[in-house]
Amino acid sequence: MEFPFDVDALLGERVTAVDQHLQPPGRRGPGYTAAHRVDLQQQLMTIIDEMGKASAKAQNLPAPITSASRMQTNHHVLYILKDNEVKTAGKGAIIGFLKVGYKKLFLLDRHGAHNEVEPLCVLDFYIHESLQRHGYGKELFQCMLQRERVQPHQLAVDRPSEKLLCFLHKHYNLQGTIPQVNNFVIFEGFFADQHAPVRKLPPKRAEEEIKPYSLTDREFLKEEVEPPWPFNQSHSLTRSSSLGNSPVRTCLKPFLNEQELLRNLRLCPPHAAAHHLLNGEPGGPAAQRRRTRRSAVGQDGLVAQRSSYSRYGNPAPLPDGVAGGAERRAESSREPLRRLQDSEGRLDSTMITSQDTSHPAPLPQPSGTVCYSEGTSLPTEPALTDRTKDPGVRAAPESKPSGLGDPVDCLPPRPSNRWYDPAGVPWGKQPSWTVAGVSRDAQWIRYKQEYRNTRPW
Ligand SMILES: CC(=O)SCCNC(=O)CCNC(=O)[C@H](O)C(C)(C)COP(=O)(O)OP(=O)(O)OC[C@H]1O[C@@H](n2cnc3c(N)ncnc32)[C@H](O)[C@@H]1OP(=O)(O)O
Repeated sequence: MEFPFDVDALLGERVTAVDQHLQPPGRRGPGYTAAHRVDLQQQLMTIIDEMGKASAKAQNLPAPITSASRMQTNHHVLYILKDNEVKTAGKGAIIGFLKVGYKKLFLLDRHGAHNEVEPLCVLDFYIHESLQRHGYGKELFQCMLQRERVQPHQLAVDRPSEKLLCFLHKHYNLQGTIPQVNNFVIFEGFFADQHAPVRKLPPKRAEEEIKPYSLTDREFLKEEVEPPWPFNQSHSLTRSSSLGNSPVRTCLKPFLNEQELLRNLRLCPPHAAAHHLLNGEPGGPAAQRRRTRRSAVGQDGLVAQRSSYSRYGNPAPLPDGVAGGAERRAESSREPLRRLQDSEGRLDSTMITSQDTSHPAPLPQPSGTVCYSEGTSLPTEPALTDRTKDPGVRAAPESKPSGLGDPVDCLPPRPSNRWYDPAGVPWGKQPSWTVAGVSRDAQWIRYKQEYRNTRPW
């Protein structure tokens, strides 16, 4: 692997060991200044980053597990093998690298006993594709063993590739592995000769699950399971990935604060079930029950407020920035009321029943929805406009959007033979509703509408 700077001068020795300080050990002339040192360190970081990427690519990893920044934050040692024989335009080249580091692990011995150990681990190993199977891997590995003063069977290997297993078998006769429940592989003889003190824990019970704290460098690469809504709205959450594996090594960002969660709630798209309502599609009884129940617990809260319970069926327009805002505005202006009804004209509402005597009694439906008695016609857009022509009725602004939490949104439908003021209140009457057997006024409904769906916990 070649670089636009003098790798040969930068690294000095054939095999260079680099730790978290990222100090290049290369030649330093008489005029060596702090600026030079920064330049050289930058070059070393470039080498580490590029090699890390190449290694990840060779192992089909989604992201590099070796980088300059990861080196700086871990007590690992990187052995870099350079090619100082074939000089590319006098600058040298990098052949490969081997990264090792001590890690505290719980490992099982042959008898199934837990052992708390801190062995040297092989974490990442890469030889450039064009130079593999030329003995460079062996040269580098051998150098590491000498400098670290360890025997091959004392090592733990972090998720070895097939190539590495073949390599270890061929050169060091490492074959018989001791099965582990984490991602590290150890070989026969590992427990026979340990430098680090081995602390034995009682053997595990058969039914007990083992949760070792084996900090593998590769844990952070695991795919994460999508969390349930609304926690999937933030990318700042990271979790430990799977049972039986070690904790995630990446830093855990703080949990969503309330403000952030509320913001996400407001911006989140409606649940798929709400599209039935938005599109006026018919749904079976089960689907309707699901819809209404979800609305009640708040999952589709915003949509429910905008559509299912809107008397005018004219939801507040969403801002353009909000996904689907423009489309939903267009749709809502075309069919403002269909979203209240299924194909048979039934209302999709189990939340609120009217006590206002002017409202017809709802007919119980097997589906759990509420059906209003025959003759009750849902107001249509022209009808609303006609009402405003009555001199006794104050004119309602036609395009007035019913805002979120507006009590008008949750009023039941009105019979067409009554006139209402723009707020939807019959003249001279203060409506009330029975919710869960208790009589509630518009103020209470408004409060509930405003606060119910934004706090799902
Ligand atoms: C913890 C970890 O780092 S796991 C990731 C290990 N890294 C990789 O898999 C990246 C891709 N592979 C490589 O970079 C290299 O092949 C290494 C580092 C595994 C070995 O380096 P090399 O320079 O090829 O090793 P070296 O030449 O000294 O030894 C060759 C032996 O390695 C093994 N080996 C190397 N390449 C392969 C391969 N493509 N398929 C199977 N075995 C291979 C064989 O045992 C081979 O002996 P052989 O040629 O007689 O079959």
